[in-house]
Amino acid sequence: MSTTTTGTALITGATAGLGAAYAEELAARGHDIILVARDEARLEKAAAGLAERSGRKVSTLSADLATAEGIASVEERLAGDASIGTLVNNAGMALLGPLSKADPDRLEGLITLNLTSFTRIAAAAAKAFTGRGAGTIVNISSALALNILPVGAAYSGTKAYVLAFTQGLAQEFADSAVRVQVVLPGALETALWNGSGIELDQLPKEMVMSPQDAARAGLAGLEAGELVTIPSLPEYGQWEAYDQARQAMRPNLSLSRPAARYSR
Ligand SMILES: NC(=O)C1=CN([C@@H]2O[C@H](COP(=O)(O)OP(=O)(O)OC[C@H]3O[C@@H](n4cnc5c(N)ncnc54)[C@H](OP(=O)(O)O)[C@@H]3O)[C@@H](O)[C@H]2O)C=CC1
Ligand SMILES: N[C@@H](C=O)C(=O)O
Repeated sequence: MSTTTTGTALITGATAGLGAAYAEELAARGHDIILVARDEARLEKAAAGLAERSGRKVSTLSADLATAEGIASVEERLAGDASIGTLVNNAGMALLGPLSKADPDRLEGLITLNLTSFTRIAAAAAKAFTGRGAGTIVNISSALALNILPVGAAYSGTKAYVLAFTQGLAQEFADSAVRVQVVLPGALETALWNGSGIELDQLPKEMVMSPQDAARAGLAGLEAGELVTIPSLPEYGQWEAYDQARQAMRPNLSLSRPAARYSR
């Protein structure tokens, strides 16, 4: 059974790290590929190599997703290219360290790429796939959406947004042929850590997964029908218990009277 709908897969942040691993895996599964990143030379080199290895049609879209123009170019491609049936909404950055010491402009850049760009591209895919009657949206969150650290408040916030956003999107598309998935990788061996505030070599090697393994796990979770895929988590029941506890609170999260503990 195909892991995703047939057609072309558009992957953001696709010339290195997790995005490049997804491109390799999806091409190997028979998808044509659109690689999105900023550096045109690296895009062309990545596309030529992937096309050679996979025999698939691989095209490129140079776009800085931290800019309105870059985001718009991906929105337009999703709207205009009916061959696109899969989006891997992957591009993101990390900024780790105390908020009190954070550079406000870098914080804004984190929000723009991890939230604004992510959301607009997901919305463009949602609209396009609804119009086409099918599609698959894979949103990349992080284990740090759940593992909240004192040095990752803003980053974890952006990734917790991606998790909740996708859980909401799944409800919107519950009775449709548009499938959504959110993937929460743990630490990956990629360049994202460079200048993030924590260097990769500060982490125990047993904590760090290859982006290739993470992409393969993500697609296996998609094929298994998981809405939430956590590549490292040995027992999926732990996630299920956590989310069931979350859902058990729902009837009592909005009542006309404050809880007794808050009433004088
Ligand atoms: N690395 C990790 O430990 C983990 C990462 N994640 C998440 O996985 C996703 C991918 O991370 P990872 O692979 O590590 O990241 P990388 O930094 O390794 O990804 C780099 C890729 O993204 C592209 N890119 C970077 N900035 C932009 C931009 N502004 N516009 C367009 N493309 C851009 C780069 O190309 P170019 O420079 O040419 O633009 C390149 O293709 C992110 O959302 C991240 O939060 C989740 C958990 C763990
Ligand atoms: N991107 C990594 C940390 O910065 C992660 O999500 O674990």
